[in-house]
Amino acid sequence: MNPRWPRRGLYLITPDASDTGSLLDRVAAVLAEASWLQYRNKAADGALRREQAQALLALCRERGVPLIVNDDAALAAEIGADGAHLGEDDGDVAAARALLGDDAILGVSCYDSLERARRAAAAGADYVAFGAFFPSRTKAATRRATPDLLRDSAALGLPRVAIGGITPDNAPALVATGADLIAVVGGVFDAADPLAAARAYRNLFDR
Ligand SMILES: Cc1ncc(COP(=O)(O)OP(=O)(O)O)c(N)n1
Ligand SMILES: Cc1ncsc1CCOP(=O)(O)O
Ligand SMILES: [Mg+2]
Repeated sequence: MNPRWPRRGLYLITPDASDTGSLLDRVAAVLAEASWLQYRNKAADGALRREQAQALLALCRERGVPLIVNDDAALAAEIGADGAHLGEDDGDVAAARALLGDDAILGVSCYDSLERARRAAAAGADYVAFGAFFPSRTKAATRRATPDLLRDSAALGLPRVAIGGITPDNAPALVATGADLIAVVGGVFDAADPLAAARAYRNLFDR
């Protein structure tokens, strides 16, 4: 992972959106508060995913925020994004590293498993993500992470991401236990005031 990227803060994840213009407007309004942006759209076909990822990459370049593509290391490589996030069904971590190169941010979902985090680190992940910590309206997660995972994974020496139903109210305890990045969809994009919500997460970190 390129050392110029921050290693703490708000890790903003896009909501499923079919209209690219409106997605860009919603992201642009809050991007100043984000350390990283992930493009995630579970409802789009390949053509729309490429269009949206490219449009978000242009915005991220203007703002100096890295763009990480969910699920799809090949798309990340094709458009020259800054990284990819892989879950258990999204391909091999070492193969993604070989495709994307050493500079890329490569993240891996570890759910509720420290053992999976150890394996991800050994395979070349730049960060490990645990979750869901709380019930999420964005994704019905079957596995529940607990704060001890954040504590116990400190020895890996990688940024630890917490995800799943995280609000400005429940986030401080996770940061206190060791979360380096708080990954959020609904807590920002479903908020009555998305910018104020994004600021509330960002203010948990001194950058
Ligand atoms: C930062 C971060 N953590 C976890 C996930 C979830 O990945 P995955 O389990 O592959 O599920 P989907 O997001 O693909 O539905 C993530 N995307 N980002
Ligand atoms: C992708 C993902 N993986 C576990 S929970 C989740 C969704 C996170 O979204 P929200 O912040 O709205 O709960
Ligand atoms: Mg996935």
